Amino acid sequence: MPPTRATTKERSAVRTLLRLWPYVRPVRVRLSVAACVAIVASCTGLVIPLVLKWMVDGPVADRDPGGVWLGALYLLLLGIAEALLFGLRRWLVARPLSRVEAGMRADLYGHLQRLPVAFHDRWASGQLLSRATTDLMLLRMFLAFPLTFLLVNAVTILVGVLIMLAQDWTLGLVILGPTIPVVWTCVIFENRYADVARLAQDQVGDLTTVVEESVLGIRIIKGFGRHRSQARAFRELVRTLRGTELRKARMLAMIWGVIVTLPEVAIGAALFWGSVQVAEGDLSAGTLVAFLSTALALRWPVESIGFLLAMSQEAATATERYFEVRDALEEDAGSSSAAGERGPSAQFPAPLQGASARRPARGAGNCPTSPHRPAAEGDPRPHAPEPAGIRFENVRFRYPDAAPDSPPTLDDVDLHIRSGESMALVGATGSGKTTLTALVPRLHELTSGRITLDGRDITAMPREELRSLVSVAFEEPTLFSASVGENVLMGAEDGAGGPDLARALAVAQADFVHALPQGTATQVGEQGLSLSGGQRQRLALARAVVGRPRFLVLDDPLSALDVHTEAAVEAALRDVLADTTALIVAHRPSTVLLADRVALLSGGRVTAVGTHHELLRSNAEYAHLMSGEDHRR
Ligand SMILES: Nc1ncnc2c1ncn2[C@@H]1O[C@H](COP(=O)(O)OP(=O)(O)OP(=O)(O)O)[C@@H](O)[C@H]1O
Repeated sequence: MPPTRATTKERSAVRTLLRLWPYVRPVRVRLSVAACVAIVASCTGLVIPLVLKWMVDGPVADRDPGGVWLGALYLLLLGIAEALLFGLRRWLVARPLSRVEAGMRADLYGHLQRLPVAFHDRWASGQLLSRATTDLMLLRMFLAFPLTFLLVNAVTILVGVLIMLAQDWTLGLVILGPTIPVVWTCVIFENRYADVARLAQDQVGDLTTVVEESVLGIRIIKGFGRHRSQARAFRELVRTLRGTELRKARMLAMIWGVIVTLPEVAIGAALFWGSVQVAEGDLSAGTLVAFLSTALALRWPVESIGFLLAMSQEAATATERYFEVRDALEEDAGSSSAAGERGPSAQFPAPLQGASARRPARGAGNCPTSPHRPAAEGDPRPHAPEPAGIRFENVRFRYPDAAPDSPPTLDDVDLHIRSGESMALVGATGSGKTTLTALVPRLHELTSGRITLDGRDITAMPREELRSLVSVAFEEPTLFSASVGENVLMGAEDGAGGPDLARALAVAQADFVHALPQGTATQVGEQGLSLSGGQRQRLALARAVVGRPRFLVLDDPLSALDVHTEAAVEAALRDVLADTTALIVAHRPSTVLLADRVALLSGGRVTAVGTHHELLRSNAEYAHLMSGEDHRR
């Protein structure tokens, strides 16, 4: 869910829509030309009543058939010109506007990739999906129609009114009578419609989330026979959305009623008054025909204002929703000073800001023991060299959306994994193991403390470099709609090929790949759901090791394997672990035995470090956990 449902009360639709300017700027010339073409086309339509006046007062009154045919030809040519000009306008805007939409969509996607994990933890995927699809479509439609036609219609109405006043100013004043109530209705409508439009678009986002969750969780829904209750919940959301859409329709009907009825009444009054004048000989029949034809030609420009305003409001809401995501701050590319200024907590509204908001900027320059900082002149203290390997120093972490008074998930964690060493991380469920591993590749930002890799503070490294040094495999393996080979090679530098893939698959004991219909070229389907849990886990492990990472972080990577496969993977993994520094979350003694030492995480702190056998002997909690019994504090 988005952090808050923005109220549209105070926002100005125009100011919001102006944010589209950077995207519209490159196509402004085409849009302007298209608008000019539409104005000419629309005004061409207003010439038709003048030709009618000429025909009625001239050839028709004089009973001149040649003149009538000539008038008809003029009318035909004007009609064709109007149609061709409107066609030209469509042609002019179609291509550039689809480019604007595609550009905005690509920028949104790129931005989503760069936003921190904390952002994605907080936002429902359906809300993001609806912004990338429905909202952008609304924006393209706004740029194609309301943006141009509000201008075109305004010019057409102005020119038409001037023509009518020139024909007969008293009749013109009769037609202008409803202007004030119509404008007043439009202003009221604008304000009310904005709120309902926002509500409807947010509800579409909620609906998208439910559909997405139901599709992804279809096995659970079926397995637990929950399809009826899911369908009921979905119907409820659909009913709510339908209610909101009906409110929109009622508002549109109201404004449409006012905008159509009042001008029609005015035209009727003008017809009556004009007929009286013609009967009394004060007005020519041709002038009355021209006047009424002009008034009728203005019906569409006036009537369409209602839905053009509605579309503009929806576009303003879509722009607001689009920029809510675009305004969320991205992960900084590297240095900690930037992290200090733009830490993830800064992007969320106040209730979400935790201790990280107060975290001072850290970095190589701020770190007293950093090897990258030359010793201050005159500082007599010798600087101890930073230890190699992975080092956690006074690490404290609280999730940005955790209650402010809740204890931090990790507190005062001090741990050193020596270079080339493998450290198993053991702890009860919920003790913070996954959280600790996610801090190494900076999927979350520390609240305080620091982590160094071979002596370098991770916040001082460019993220790209950090993530090329650290490979991760999570307990819940995620695969993408791509081939097996592409999924695995995602973990390697560009240019890695067949031999790397074969080696990684061998380490992960993923021989099953060769039995797939197209071997490593087999598409794994959405989320890899066509594979078993253990198969997916092995591919995720292969992806983690394929790039021969300097640091390896594995979150219980063998949990879904049978004992024989697990033993085979462990045997192959030992060779990989010999060349890397690894942190491995483990629940079972067999996985723990892969590691040189074990750290016990308890209540968010590292409470013991030693070999498996040492801890078994000396630490009751560890012995408890390894005995297979659930340890509860
Ligand atoms: N995104 C999040 N926002 C807020 N709290 C979270 C988030 N993710 C995890 N937590 C909380 O942090 C604590 C530690 O979770 P974590 O997943 O690190 O535990 P774990 O030791 O890996 O557990 P397990 O062994 O079950 O995988 C839990 O209390 C959990 O509820």
